[in-house]
Amino acid sequence: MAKSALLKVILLGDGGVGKSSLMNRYVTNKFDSHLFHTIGVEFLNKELEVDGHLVTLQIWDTAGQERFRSLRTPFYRGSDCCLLTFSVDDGQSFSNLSNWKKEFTYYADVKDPDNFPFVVLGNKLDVPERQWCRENGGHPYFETSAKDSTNVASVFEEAVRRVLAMDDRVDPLIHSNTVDLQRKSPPESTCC
Ligand SMILES: Nc1nc2c(ncn2[C@@H]2O[C@H](COP(=O)(O)OP(=O)(O)OP(=O)(O)O)[C@@H](O)[C@H]2O)c(=O)[nH]1
Ligand SMILES: [Mg+2]
Repeated sequence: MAKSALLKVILLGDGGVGKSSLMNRYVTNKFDSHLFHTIGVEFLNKELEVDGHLVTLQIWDTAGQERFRSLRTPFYRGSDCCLLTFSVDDGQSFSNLSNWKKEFTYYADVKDPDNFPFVVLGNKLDVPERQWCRENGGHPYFETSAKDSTNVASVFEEAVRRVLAMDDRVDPLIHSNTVDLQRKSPPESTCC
């Protein structure tokens, strides 16, 4: 069998987005729900075959916390691919991706960032309610696509359901300015 190529892949992203968990899941198929923050860098190897190519993947897991910046950046050089990681329940971790890309490009000395193989990874897809919704009154949450119509009707139906639920709780007289969903004729136009 042909000798497998060694590819260095590096995981970058904010502290806590799940870089170590992703590496551990992929290499050892284990998950720890109380993992400690990484200090510096660690790596694990995994052999795999992709489209007939035998590859030894050397996965480098880095510390995402800002205070460990000087410990991780010396290891960027020589990476063949960079996995920019965020967590879907943490909007800031997504906003920070451009900083991570900049940091990597600088310290890995990437000459042509537009043609470097970056892969973006949104982790914690299992989290049922996204953090902001949870912290701001438990609002229902939908992911939509206006282009392919995914969940679009569901959102508007849920909006109506929420209004109806309010009307059930509150005296209807207080709501004299709201639209009556039962009314047959449209409200009179007040346009000039
Ligand atoms: N629900 C859920 N929790 C996750 C997932 N991935 C990681 N976690 C949890 O999130 C926490 C942080 O995960 P880590 O893998 O340590 O995050 P990290 O990116 O390596 O963080 P640093 O080492 O500080 O850079 C841990 O308690 C994990 O158990 C996931 O996909 N879903
Ligand atoms: Mg880690």
